[in-house]
Amino acid sequence: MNSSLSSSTRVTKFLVNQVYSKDSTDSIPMIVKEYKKIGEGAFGIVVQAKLRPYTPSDSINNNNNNNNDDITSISSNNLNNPNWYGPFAIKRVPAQTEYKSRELEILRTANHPNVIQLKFFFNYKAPQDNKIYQHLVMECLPESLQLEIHRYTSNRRYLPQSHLKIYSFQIARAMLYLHGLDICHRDIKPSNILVDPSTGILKICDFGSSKRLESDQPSVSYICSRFYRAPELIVGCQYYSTQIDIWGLGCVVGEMSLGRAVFQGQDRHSQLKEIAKVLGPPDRLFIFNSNPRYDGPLYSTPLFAGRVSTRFKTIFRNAPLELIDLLLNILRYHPNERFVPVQILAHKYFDELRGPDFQWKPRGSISPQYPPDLFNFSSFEKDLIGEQMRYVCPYNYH
Ligand SMILES: Nc1ncnc2c1ncn2[C@@H]1O[C@H](COP(=O)(O)OP(=O)(O)OP(=O)(O)O)[C@@H](O)[C@H]1O
Repeated sequence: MNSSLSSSTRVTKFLVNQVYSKDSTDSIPMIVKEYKKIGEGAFGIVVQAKLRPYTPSDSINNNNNNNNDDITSISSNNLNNPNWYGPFAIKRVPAQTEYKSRELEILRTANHPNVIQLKFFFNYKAPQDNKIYQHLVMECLPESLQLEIHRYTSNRRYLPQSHLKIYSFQIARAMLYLHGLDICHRDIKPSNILVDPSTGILKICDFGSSKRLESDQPSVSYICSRFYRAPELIVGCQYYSTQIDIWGLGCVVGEMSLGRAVFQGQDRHSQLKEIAKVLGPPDRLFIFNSNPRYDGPLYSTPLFAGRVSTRFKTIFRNAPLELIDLLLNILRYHPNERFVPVQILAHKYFDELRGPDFQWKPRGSISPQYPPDLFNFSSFEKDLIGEQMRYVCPYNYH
């Protein structure tokens, strides 16, 4: 396998003897054809690829790079079909020898329209360094939300409210589902949210930091990317809840409105200061509940005059009042005061989505179209939503 694949470089094709599909314990041999690098993270790379079952007529050299290979775009669920499946995104990370991969375990469990879907997985020894890499073969989306926000800001524009609503609703829906399973993503940020700007579909990816949280069990506080870290993590809380993801969600929604990250601290402590510039000083009970041993700066002197709601209106100057209200209920120091996913979904900011015949215009399109189905809740989600269903769903869904 070639680790230096880049957007325009060669196709790499190799045989993997044991490829597992998401739900199966049986494996089959498959040929993997990687042809474009689409992402890179701290631990590995993500490449676009196609797969097909190995057939006895195949003769393949494991290191065979074939530039002129004709890739047919066939998507099929039939594993006996000798045509290519895909395109997929394959995330390649060094295989964990001492622990089970949490990312794999969580991706195998998850099944939700707003969570990236795992299709196959396998381990493979890279010929160039003889190390074993875990490969997670996932559905592929065209863009990250980070890039989508950048496309607007680089043209001195802001994401239209209809886009913000469609995307924010789907993030909250993913949170409802994951938190319902006690899965905390722990790295919510725009580059870990994938979108298809032509359909409005959004999916959360990168479960490399995720964990199923158990109450009474400590977890490390040094997770989550700085701009999106909940205040309790900044002060060193180890008994946090899935509400740290809700802080991240608030930061992402705020960033879609603002066109840049809301809290841009240069280091851990200045991150708390940036938050205090918007929310006011953190109160002592919050610090004590989060980490009684915290001995860093408290920023107890107000850094602005006036009410927090006025401050939000000044900062999020493009936001309608309903969005300001939603952000005021999400970006709160105390995790228990932050809205939970069902409250976000039921908020009046999303009423337009529930209206009859709501349509939006994707970027670059002149004709309005319907958004993806936002309300096709599973029975698991319906149970989680409970009584709030009448606020979350449009009339005709009852
Ligand atoms: N299924 C996918 N479809 C399309 N692009 C993807 C997919 N999965 C990941 N990517 C792209 O690859 C990038 C890196 O993926 P991912 O975040 O999972 O890797 P990572 O090594 O955990 O990264 P990080 O160090 O930033 O957390 C993403 O930001 C995204 O742009």
